[in-house]
Amino acid sequence: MTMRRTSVVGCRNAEGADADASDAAAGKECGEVGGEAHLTENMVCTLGAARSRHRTVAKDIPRGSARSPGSWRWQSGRRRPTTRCGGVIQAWCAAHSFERFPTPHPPDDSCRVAALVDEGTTMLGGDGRQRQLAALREIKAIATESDRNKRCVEATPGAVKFLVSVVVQSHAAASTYTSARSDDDLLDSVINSRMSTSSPEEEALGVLYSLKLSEPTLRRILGKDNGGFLDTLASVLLLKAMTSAMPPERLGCRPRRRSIRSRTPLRYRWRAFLEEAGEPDDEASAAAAAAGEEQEDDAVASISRQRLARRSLYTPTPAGSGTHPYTCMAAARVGLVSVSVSHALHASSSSPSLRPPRLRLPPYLPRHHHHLLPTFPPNYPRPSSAAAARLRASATMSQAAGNPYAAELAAAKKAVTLAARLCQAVQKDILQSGVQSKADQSPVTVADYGSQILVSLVLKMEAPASSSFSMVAEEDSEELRKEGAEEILENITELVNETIVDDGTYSIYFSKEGILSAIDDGKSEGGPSGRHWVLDPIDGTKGFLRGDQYAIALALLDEGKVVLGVLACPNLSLGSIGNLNGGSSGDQVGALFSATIGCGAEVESLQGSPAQKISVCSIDNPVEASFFESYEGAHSLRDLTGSIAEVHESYLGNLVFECWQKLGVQAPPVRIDSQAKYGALARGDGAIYLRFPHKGYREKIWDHAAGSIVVTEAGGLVTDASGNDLDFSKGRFLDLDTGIIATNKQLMPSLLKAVQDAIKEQNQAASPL
Ligand SMILES: Nc1ncnc2c1ncn2[C@@H]1O[C@H](COP(=O)(O)O)[C@@H](O)[C@H]1OP(=O)(O)O
Ligand SMILES: [Mg+2]
Repeated sequence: MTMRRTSVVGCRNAEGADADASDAAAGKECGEVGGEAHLTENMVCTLGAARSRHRTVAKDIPRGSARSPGSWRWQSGRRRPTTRCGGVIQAWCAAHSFERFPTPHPPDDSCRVAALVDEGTTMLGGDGRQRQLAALREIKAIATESDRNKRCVEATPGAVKFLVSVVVQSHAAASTYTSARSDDDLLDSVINSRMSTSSPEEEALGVLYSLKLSEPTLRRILGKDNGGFLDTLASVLLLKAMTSAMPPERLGCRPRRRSIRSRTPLRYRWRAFLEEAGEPDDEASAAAAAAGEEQEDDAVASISRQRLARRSLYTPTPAGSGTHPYTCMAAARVGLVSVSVSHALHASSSSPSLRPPRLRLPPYLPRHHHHLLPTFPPNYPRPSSAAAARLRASATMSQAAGNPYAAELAAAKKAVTLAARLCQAVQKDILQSGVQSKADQSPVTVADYGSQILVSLVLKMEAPASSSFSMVAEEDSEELRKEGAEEILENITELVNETIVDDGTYSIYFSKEGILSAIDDGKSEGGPSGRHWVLDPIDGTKGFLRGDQYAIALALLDEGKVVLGVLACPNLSLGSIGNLNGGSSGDQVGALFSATIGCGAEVESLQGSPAQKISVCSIDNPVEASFFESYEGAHSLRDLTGSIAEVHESYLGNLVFECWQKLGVQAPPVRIDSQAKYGALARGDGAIYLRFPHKGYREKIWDHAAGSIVVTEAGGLVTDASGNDLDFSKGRFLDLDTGIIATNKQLMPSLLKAVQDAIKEQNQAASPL
């Protein structure tokens, strides 16, 4: 049954004829006759029936639009008579002592909005706050019902001004409030203000946002910038701009956040809050560091208090000088953090002299900032997830198998796996954006630093702290601390935090300072005593840029000896690459090699398949052997490697004029980037690795530590060109002036001889006599 038929049943006109109950007819009838509530007797009789029927009838109205066809419509989840027809009915009901239909206040009634504005304006403080909140909510409900209602609210005298004033007054109230509260209460109130269901200022902002204010109104508010209007407007505009940039499903819902209140100490919550506001609390961090562990909370609390007093988080900040609290609220709500009032103001200004709007959306869309948790360092919380449990289980298994470095091995695997995830994401971006063809290598830099930070984080979290943490790594923070590196630092911070959140093992949020200090964890010089981690965060950056092979290479030195090594090779096939020049054979890619001294070497997939023991090939005839070398010609002397490996023949006509054989390798060299070569050699994909850098190049320990132990534990040998073991105890560099060779035990004697012969010949050819 349709609404039209209901009206036919329920309403008869004065002449007793069926009224046309179509929208127009119903309106006409009510307008002409019922406007004054003069209803005929027929109508009186039928209205009672109509009233008792309206519930049954209404359920047939299709849901969807606010105004359904006919003289009924949807409102607040119920079907109601339209205003005109409903007004007639209600008037009649009132005149004849019938119970009125349950209709709400007409939403588009400007008088009602004005009344609510009046009510809200007079209600301030104490119980009044609740009533103001109720008034604001009602205005919001009215405004959100239709565009017409929005215009009606905007047009109601004093309504926009009232909404803005709620926000502005809350600033002033909060300033007084901050000076009267204890630090802990204060922080709780600041932090939780965004987590509570709502506050008048939030409701007011919500209404202002939903109104989609017209330009004249916006200009009016901008023109009256006396004590916070401008900032308020900036926030609203920002919110609008941000919401328009966000997918619809993210709008209107609060970000899911873990409660940081109960579990984390004051200093963490404070820092996390400031981090979200884009204001790293360096001052508090420095004070905390100086105060030592016990007094850290007190030191931070006192600095926090000073900051609050000096420049309250609730006091509007001058344009461009910082982040407005409502900006933070808005940003937190829609999922962004790094936006400032100045940008919003520029966005709101039509003056050509001002900078153009710059609403910066991070390249790696952040999800991390919902987790306002302790910054790094200190005192890392222990992982609690399933991933951590797996890590412990793997460490326990290795320990049971007699591996004295089981815990370190498990930590190292986890570290390079996480770093590999970050690198893979960046490499994908690089390849998609085509950045590898440009001189700008900043994406590689982001991945390099990011990888190093994640490795250092995981090692500090997971590896047993026998003594102080020491890491010899390729990167330090010097470049990032220079002017002009802000953007790259920001990208690194976002990328690292995002990777941590995606992984889910750690509840840690890195500040920019935390990022810099984590990078500097790798500044150790290594040496012959103690334990040192040795890391190349991306080995083979050229391959990484090309989309080819690269590795995250991590080793542990104990008293100058490599005792453990892991190599994550995200692009290396899990099958053999023997004759494929490093290309994938179509198998799954992503190999994780690992080795601990005395325990052999293993390979597993980076996705986490069970590890399998590996061993170098058992070829003892060089003719059957193949050899690996650098993909990059500049990294190794190809004429030398060629002369070591090959049969050399010269012809005079059909006669062999000259013939000598060093190794007699027949297969062409397999050229791939990075320490993936060591991994491939260790699992028997090839028999020999030759590396002869140009004169003057100094090999670094992180380029060989992990790879060499993987090969030696797989039964191979790695030496310099004279047959000496590599010495990793001399600091950051390997003390070598010739090349590095690696092969199995059977081939090593003939390889060494071939190498020495080739070098001798080369030297003879180079000498003038
Ligand atoms: N001129 C060079 N000669 C030898 N090795 C180099 C040279 N320049 C950089 N490397 C390093 O050699 C390694 C890559 O070796 P391969 O040629 O076997 O792929 C990398 O560690 C790379 O540094 P980086 O790690 O910064 O890429
Ligand atoms: Mg390297």
